[in-house]
Parts: sequence; structure tokens; C-alpha cells
Amino acid sequence: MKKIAILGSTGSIGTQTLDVISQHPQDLSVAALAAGSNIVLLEQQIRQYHPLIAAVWDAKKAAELKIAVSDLDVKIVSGMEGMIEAVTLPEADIVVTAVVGMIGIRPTMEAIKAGKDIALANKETLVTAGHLIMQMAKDYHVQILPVDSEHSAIFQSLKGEHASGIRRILLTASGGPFRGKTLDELADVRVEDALKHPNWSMGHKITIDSATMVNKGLEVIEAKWLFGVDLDQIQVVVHPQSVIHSAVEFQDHAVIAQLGTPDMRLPIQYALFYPERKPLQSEALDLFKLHTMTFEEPDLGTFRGLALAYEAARRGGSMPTALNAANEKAVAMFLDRKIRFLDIPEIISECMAAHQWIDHPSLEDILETEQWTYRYIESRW
Ligand SMILES: NC(=O)C1=CN([C@@H]2O[C@H](COP(=O)(O)OP(=O)(O)OC[C@H]3O[C@@H](n4cnc5c(N)ncnc54)[C@H](OP(=O)(O)O)[C@@H]3O)[C@@H](O)[C@H]2O)C=CC1
Ligand SMILES: CC(=O)[C@@H](O)[C@H](O)COP(=O)(O)O
Ligand SMILES: [Mn+2]
Repeated sequence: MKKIAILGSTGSIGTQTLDVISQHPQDLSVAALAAGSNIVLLEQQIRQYHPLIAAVWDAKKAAELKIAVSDLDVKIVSGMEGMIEAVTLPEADIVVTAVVGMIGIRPTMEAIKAGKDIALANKETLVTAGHLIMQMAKDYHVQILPVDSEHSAIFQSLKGEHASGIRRILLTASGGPFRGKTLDELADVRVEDALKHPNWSMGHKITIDSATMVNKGLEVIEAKWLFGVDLDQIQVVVHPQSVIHSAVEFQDHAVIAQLGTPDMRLPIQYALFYPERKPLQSEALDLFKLHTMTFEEPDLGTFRGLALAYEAARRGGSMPTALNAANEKAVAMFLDRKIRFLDIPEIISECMAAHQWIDHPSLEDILETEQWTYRYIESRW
């Protein structure tokens, strides 16, 4: 029986992880759950999956939850210390990092130090602290198993082959809801329009990232860390049908891809059972219904966020943190209707230009860069 801790159990990836666990009651069980503030759903999850511990970020909500589940044998904790206690629980074998944003860095690092394998959905952690996380994973002999659909597809296509065999990674992108639009057409788009992803149902933050294509930029950086390739070996290919989840071109020009319907339960399950494959109750791909698959080059002029991510990745050091922190803040402001859609790349660009670059940032440098970026945005917008 593999025991799982889920950081971000009430979100899109978290709830789909619980669905996978429900499909395999003989093999998988829940050791720990952690969420932000949705204690109504978290209580239901506690009653259904019986974790030993549940963490809530918000201390007041944690106190309310403690009373609500006082009939059960579950420890309720809160804040960052609570998150860390949940993911380092001795009984847990693997941690699914399904929290959104760079708040996931510290719990992920502590889980690695406690010897837990990581099923990594939280891409912001690798984008900002990839150099620290990948080294720690080596030092503590833990596996970082990708959950992000493209990275799982690359991982599945590689089948353990060494990075030296890779000629190129073909990282597919849907292009988001605004594919083919001009900058003029994007000037007045509404939050509702940006939240209409053509293929995937996901949390709000990543859905906006898909609309700006910053998501693809974050994924380029994530792929660099996960697979140890150079940036110029990663080619973004716009594939609006989201059926090819990504591919690897090898030195002999063979291209191996993973295809499927857009359903995150497959990459989640693959990470939880790796290297085994298990059955999954989900919709199978029907190529006759699909008819066509198409491919385009990304429009870096219109989707400036992707170009900025390449720039941040090339500069390295603390620049991806400046990009990511600026994006997290700007997306939150857009969702709050405080800025317009095209202000998102503008804010990222201004933060990157003003950022005091650090070559090999420590955890403290990364967290300080995050705070500086938030303060800088608050002082200007
Ligand atoms: N959704 C998807 O299909 C995919 C997601 N990803 C990545 O996975 C991560 C999660 O995405 P997604 O599931 O869509 O996001 P959601 O917004 O749906 O869920 C986020 C989760 O994080 C929790 N959370 C938020 N803030 C805190 C906090 N301070 N402390 C503890 N928990 C917190 C939320 O809790 P609460 O609701 O209680 O506030 C919720 O459980 C992101 O990094 C995303 O980029 C990658 C590929 C695909
Ligand atoms: C499901 C998943 O992994 C998302 O990251 C998804 O890929 C977003 O789609 P695009 O960023 O390609 O629009
Ligand atoms: Mn993805």
C-alpha cells in the first residue's frame, strides 16, 4: 500500500489525485491532506479518506475545522509549519505537490529532506528553485516524478533513456483561448474570456497562464530542470487539439510521443505507480473521431509572456523568480479585475528590468526576490 500526502488537496489536481486513489483502494491510501482555506471540501475529504493529519493554511479556518472533525482521529495543523508537518509525516511515501504558486517551495524541500518521493504538479517550485530542488533530490535519493501533462508525456516517451540521447523536446501548447488573435483584439478581453480554456478544466491561475502562454514559458523552464536539456533543445509547438501531450526527438530523429484525451488523472496515476502502468477509468482516445491534428509555430510577438520566459530562462539565476513572482501577482490582479489582460506581460517585463539579479540564489534570495517583486508591483500599479 502506497501512502500519499497531497499538498493542495481541494484544487483541480488535488481532487483528481483523490479520484485516482479511489480507483485503486488496494494499492493507494491517503496519509495527509493540506489545503488553503476550503475547509468544507477538506472536511468531506477527511471523512472519506481518513488521513492521519490535515493542514489548513489559514489558522482561523484550521481552528473551525478542528471543531468540525472532533469526532475523528485526525490531527489538524495550520500555516507553513502545518504544511511541512503534513508532507514530512513519517507514514507518507510520496507527496503530490498540487498547491498553486511558489508557496510550494519550502514544503517540497522539507519533503525531499524527509526522503519522500515527489509527484510534482506545482511547476512554480521548479521554475524558481529548480537548481536547489534537483540537487536536493540527488542528495536525498528521492525521485521527482512529473505530473504536468507535457512533462509526464516527455517522461513516458523517454522511458528512462538518458538526456544525452535527446536531440529535441517537442513541448506542445494548445495556444489557449486567444490563439490566432492580434494584440488589438486582446486589449479588452475579459476575465471570463480568458478562463475559457479550449481543452482543459483547471484552476484559475494556470488557466490564465495558458491564455497568456506564460504557462508554456514556465513549462520550458520546468523541462530544462527535469530533463537536464539546454533551452535551445526545447521547441514549443502549438497543437490546438491537445492530443499529443508532448514528444521527444532522439539523436537518430525518431520521435516518440504520448497521446491521449485531456485528462490529468493519467499523468497523476503514472507518477503514483511509476514504473508500473495500471488501468484507469477514463475516456479512451478515438482517432477516428479526432480526424485531424494540426501544428503551428508560437506567435511570440502577441504572446509576449512566452518570449519573456525564454529571456528569463536564458539569464538564469534569480531572473525566473522575478518572472514567476511578477506573473503570480499580475494574474491575481487580473482575476480581481484590477488590471487588463495585456498588463500581465507588461508587469512581468518591468519587474524583470528592475530586478537586481543574483547568480546562484539561495532559498532566502528566492523568497526575498518574491517579496521585493510584490512590493515593487504594489508601489507602481
Ligand atoms: N489543474 C491542472 O490541470 C494542472 C495544474 N498544474 C499545476 O498544479 C498546481 C495546482 O494547480 P490547480 O490544481 O489547477 O490549482 P487550484 O487553484 O485548482 O488548486 C490549488 C490548491 O492549492 C491550495 N492552496 C492555495 N494556496 C494555498 C496555501 N497558501 N497553502 C496551502 N494550500 C494552498 C488550494 O486550497 P484552497 O482551495 O483550499 O484554497 C487548492 O487546494 C499549479 O502549480 C499548476 O500550475 C499543472 C498541470 C495541470
Ligand atoms: C494540463 C496541463 O498540463 C496544462 O499545463 C495544459 O497543458 C495547459 O495548456 P496550454 O498551456 O498548452 O494551453
Ligand atoms: Mn502543462
